[in-house]
Amino acid sequence: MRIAVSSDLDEPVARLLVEELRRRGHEVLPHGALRPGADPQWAPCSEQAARDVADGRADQAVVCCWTGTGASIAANKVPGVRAALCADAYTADGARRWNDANVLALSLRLTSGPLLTEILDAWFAGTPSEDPEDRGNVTHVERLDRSRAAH
Ligand SMILES: O=C(CO)[C@H](O)[C@H](O)COP(=O)(O)O
Repeated sequence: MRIAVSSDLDEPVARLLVEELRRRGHEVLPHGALRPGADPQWAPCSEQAARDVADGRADQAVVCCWTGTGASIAANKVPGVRAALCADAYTADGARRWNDANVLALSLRLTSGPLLTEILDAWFAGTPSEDPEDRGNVTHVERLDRSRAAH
């Protein structure tokens, strides 16, 4: 898959994330501190990674900042993006399964190397639920996107 990755900080775990995604065979589109010369602020670099997904340049994105909160907030402002801040594998699995999340947000502070591997394993193994209630919730979120765009 093509995965957009952003981080405002050049932290070891952000570099490990890029390495790990490439090791798994993904093409990485880097943003922020991961791309020399790019804007490293958390709001613009998270937006750029999210727009890669919304505009079809990437299949999914992983957005990172120290807490993960700013990155997830900025990414979720891009219509079509469902970003989920995940601190463990269970949450990552649920985000794919129940939320059909297409952007994974990570805290650079909380995510150790082993935890990163567990979260990525769960994220990439997870598939969106076909249960009508779950689909209904995702459809509702998509409607929220459209109503926001109309105002
Ligand atoms: O977590 C974050 C935003 O949600 C940022 O990574 C954090 O604000 C960066 O701070 P600084 O530039 O002072 O290191």
